[in-house]
Amino acid sequence: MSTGTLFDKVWDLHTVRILPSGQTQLFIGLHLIHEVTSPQAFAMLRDRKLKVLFPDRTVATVDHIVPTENQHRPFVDDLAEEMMRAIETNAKDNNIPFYNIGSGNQGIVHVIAPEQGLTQPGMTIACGDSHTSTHGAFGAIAFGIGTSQVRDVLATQTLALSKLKVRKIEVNGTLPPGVYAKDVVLHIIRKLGVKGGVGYAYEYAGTTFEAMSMEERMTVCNMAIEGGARCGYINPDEVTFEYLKGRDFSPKGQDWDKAVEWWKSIRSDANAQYDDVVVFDAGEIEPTVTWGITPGQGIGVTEVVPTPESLPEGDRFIAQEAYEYMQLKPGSPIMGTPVDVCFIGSCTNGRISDLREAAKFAQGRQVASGVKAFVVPGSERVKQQAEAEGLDKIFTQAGFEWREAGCSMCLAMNPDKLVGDQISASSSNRNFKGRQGSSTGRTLLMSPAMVVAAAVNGKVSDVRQFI
Ligand SMILES: CC(C)[C@H](C(=O)O)[C@@H](O)C(=O)O
Ligand code: SF4
Repeated sequence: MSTGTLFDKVWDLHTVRILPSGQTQLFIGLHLIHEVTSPQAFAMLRDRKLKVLFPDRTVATVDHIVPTENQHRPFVDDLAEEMMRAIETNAKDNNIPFYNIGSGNQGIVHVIAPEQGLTQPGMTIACGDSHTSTHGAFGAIAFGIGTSQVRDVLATQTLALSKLKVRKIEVNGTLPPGVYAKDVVLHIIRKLGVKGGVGYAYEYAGTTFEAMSMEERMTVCNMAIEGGARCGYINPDEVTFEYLKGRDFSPKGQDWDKAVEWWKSIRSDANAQYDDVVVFDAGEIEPTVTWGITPGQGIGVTEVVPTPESLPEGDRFIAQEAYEYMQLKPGSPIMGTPVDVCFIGSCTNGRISDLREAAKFAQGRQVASGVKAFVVPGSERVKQQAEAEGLDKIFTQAGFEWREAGCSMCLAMNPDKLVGDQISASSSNRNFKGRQGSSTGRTLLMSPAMVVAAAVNGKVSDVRQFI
């Protein structure tokens, strides 16, 4: 009887050889590329007169620099235009499928690959982007890589890597109303720390994840990296197969049945050995908001900003830095903190189910005066689907702006930026200093439903008041 984890099985199946260094040369089934981390990699290939080895295992899109309002070419921002031209040329010259703006398939790389069925269980997936962990929601081993590794994958379709340990994170029970996948992952990072996962792959297991949709699972795996784990995954099940069935790149006919059989075989065995196991109870999770400058600095919305004394000693230094930067007082409630900007979008929470849930709370309500609120769909498909359902109307009637697909104010490499020390309620995944386009801008991470509550009240609020 086999006794492995999904991680071990997929790793072993993709091992080309063990290198003299002790590292594994790992075959990469799917390589996703975007405009920010690929230009130098292609330049290095050109310098060495190398070709892309498997263009059909490579998929390109643009997301980070894409303007969400005026998309006329050339872009107003010269650097954005330059990056755009580079990926257009590199994709064309190397016969790489490229989902450009207006193709109907463009969007954030971690949104478009799953929605097209490119992401499948048992695959190894790499992308020059830390949130590649998202794809682990399907039971793939997916991780972010640096630009020199992008070069390696383009040239060889392999990577030299050290094997990770596996920590099983079990969450059991039903999520209380108003508590979402985002709250679960913020809670996990709060408890295990932003560095807790270094050296580990996180396997998310238990009845809470089993009950989640694929999109909710993606939200959780997306933020594995924020907890320090290079990849996070969930064993594929009927929910996974149901999601994949009929997608553009999903296997068809007999191939489908064979694939499902194989996907089932790579799941972690009941008696698999883990390097560590932690268990949480879903019932103890509240709608969560970050108050600081790392995604681990989160609290329940009814809690107060922690005092230094209430924190483990190792967390106090960064807490001091956070109080100052965020202009928040230890011991004061997070609820009621006024917000200037409300952003719904990103590869964490810019999918159709996120927009549906946000629209439920926006319907019939109004964004508070003085608050700028906007919704950026994660992909052109998400945008189109949302419009077919009339969600755009709900948002605009409530006073939100409705934009084109892209990363937008998640990291503000496009024109959507905070100004000065504005504070935003954001459905994205990082609250680092200066993350949203202003070196003094402040970010409070939360679920899309909580962003709507903040937008309507003009301050951090408990979405459960609207239920
Ligand atoms: C630009 C890219 C390299 C970066 C990442 O790796 O994650 C970005 O997507 C981010 O979210 O900070
Ligand atoms: S949406 Fe944000 S986190 Fe996701 S890839 Fe884009 S910039 Fe990175």
